[in-house]
Amino acid sequence: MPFLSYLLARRLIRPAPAAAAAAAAAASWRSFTTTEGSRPIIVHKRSIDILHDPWFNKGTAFSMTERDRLDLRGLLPPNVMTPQQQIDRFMVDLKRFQVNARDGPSDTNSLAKWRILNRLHDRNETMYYKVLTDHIEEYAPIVYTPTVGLVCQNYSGLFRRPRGMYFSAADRGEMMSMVYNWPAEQVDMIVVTDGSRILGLGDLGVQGIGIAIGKLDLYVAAAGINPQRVLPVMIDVGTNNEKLLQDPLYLGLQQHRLDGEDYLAVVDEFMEAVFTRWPHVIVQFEDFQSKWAFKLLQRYRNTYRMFNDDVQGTAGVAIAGLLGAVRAQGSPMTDFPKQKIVVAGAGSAGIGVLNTARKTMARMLGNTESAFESARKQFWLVDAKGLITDERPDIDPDALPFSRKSIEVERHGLKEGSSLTEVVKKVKPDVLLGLSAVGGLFSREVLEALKESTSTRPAIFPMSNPTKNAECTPEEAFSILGEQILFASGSPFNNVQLGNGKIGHSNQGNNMYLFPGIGLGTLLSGARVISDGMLQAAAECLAAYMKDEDIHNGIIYPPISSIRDITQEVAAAVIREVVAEDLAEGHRDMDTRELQRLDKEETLQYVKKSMWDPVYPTLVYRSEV
Ligand SMILES: NC(=O)C1=CN([C@@H]2O[C@H](COP(=O)(O)OP(=O)(O)OC[C@H]3O[C@@H](n4cnc5c(N)ncnc54)[C@H](O)[C@@H]3O)[C@@H](O)[C@H]2O)C=CC1
Ligand SMILES: CC(=O)C(=O)O
Ligand SMILES: [Mg+2]
Repeated sequence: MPFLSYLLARRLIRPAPAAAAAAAAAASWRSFTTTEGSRPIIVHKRSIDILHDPWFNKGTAFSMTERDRLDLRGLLPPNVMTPQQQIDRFMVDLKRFQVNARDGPSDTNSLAKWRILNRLHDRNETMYYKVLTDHIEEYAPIVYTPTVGLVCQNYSGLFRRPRGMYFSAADRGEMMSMVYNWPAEQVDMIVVTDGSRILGLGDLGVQGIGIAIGKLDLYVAAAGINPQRVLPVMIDVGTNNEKLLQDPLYLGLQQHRLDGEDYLAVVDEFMEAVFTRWPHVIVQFEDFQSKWAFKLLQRYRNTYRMFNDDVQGTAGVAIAGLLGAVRAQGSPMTDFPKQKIVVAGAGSAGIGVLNTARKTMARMLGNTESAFESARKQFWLVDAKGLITDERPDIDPDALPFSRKSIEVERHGLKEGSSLTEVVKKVKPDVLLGLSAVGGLFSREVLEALKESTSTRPAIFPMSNPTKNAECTPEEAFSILGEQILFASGSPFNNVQLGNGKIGHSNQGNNMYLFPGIGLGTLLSGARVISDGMLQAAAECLAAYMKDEDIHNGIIYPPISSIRDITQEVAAAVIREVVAEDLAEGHRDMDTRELQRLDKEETLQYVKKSMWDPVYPTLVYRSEV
């Protein structure tokens, strides 16, 4: 049986479509038509209730027959619009703010665009995701970094309709029943934060829910997760942000953060509640302060289907970029263990990258204990107090493996606490990576010092978010270091015109390239847990995605416009790893044995056909029995 028919027969593609209708729906991806003629969706509401339900609302695109069927006649303007006309009308409104909009907090336009998109999200999810998916490069910076940071900072003022769930310290003992207040019977993907470290903006308390919403927008747009099955969650254990504690308009618990066992008890209860109601859900931990990020990951990763995006997703994206940098030097990827890497920032992201980079090097060197030890010597870790060595009192246990021995650093003319500039001057690194959340940290002095790099193509990755926290801009990097460098920032920047028609490429090195595929691959394979091997497969897939020609031109990550395609590839790579590691429990009708039978191409087709498309379904009313 051809694979498509096989999937259709097993209802793996969409709610029980006829084959012809499914094919039509697939073809309509670009044109945003309705799926009239395909198997309808049964709804238990009608009239004004349908118009107020963003999951089913089509607004002016309800056909006359549907208006009759759902008691909508007279409740909408009489002119029936095509879905495309709807989008055209919406885009006129959105584009009013197009005039030279710049990212970042000084850009009032980005917030205005977010408001317009958010209002659409609230009234018509299908259309919202159609707009987002078709214009992802343009609007990812609005629903995600950098604008989402501004949104979180101003959340109390922007809050209109609630989205997602809030589990607070005041809900202890109630979560197991509260979780049933969520209207969806099925939830595939949860992104949860406790708001303690939102991007590089610090503790934003309950307002951090904006980041969970933004990440899930990318799950829908990039990974095709059904928006009815995503759930943003805020665990509100208080905030240590004094400004918010004093703010009478603050929406969260006005108390200091719980800590220690009290904190853990809240997060444990939340995990138990969501996995009880939805045993197959995947939980992505997002923007937890480093202090808890590692502990929670270790606590849950062998029991629940969860991962920490900042620790694990970021690491994979950074490794893919670093392997690209090696290729750009004209060397094989196996030369990665020769790279000297200076990392500024010893938090969840910096340490996450270092752990993965070290393991990757060790694997390339034969995966022995001595390979692991020798890989350690390639890294130099600098935090707010300078270079980290074994002389540091009260060293953070997560940073400990990367502290340099004093005897080693003395040989380089360095010492405990040496400044970033001194470290760069003496080490002459191939790579300078910033995960410090300190805007401008890669000052002129630091960049001048990097001129001594022993690499033919030094890599500069100011990965901190949002834009104002980037350690340097591409203009600064290219103007000081010249056209040969490789540049990747966490938030998007424009390319730089270098003169003579040459372009300095600004890559966006952001975990958005990986987390949607990691989540989708985990979902479609029904992996029991999320293993290191799955994360590695995802990173290798991203690294291999780039062609030599692009890499040589300084393009080390794909354009955001192809994120849906990359996500499919990453998800397929993850599924194959899940099967190889015997972690698969299957997904719906695709059981473990069938997953094992799929070859590479069939796995990719399975992923593609399982993704949700923003297309209006036909709605039919039935009263609830
Ligand atoms: N591009 C991406 O995909 C990602 C970017 N990030 C960004 O990374 C940044 C850090 O995140 P976390 O590690 O979770 O934060 P964190 O707050 O746990 O860690 C920040 C680290 O930077 C260090 N630091 C502060 N001032 C410094 C200075 N002057 N010089 C050197 N180091 C300094 C601190 O000592 C700390 O070790 C944030 O801005 C976040 O947005 C995080 C995850 C993914
Ligand atoms: C991108 C991301 O996850 C962060 O900046 O925290
Ligand atoms: Mg994050």
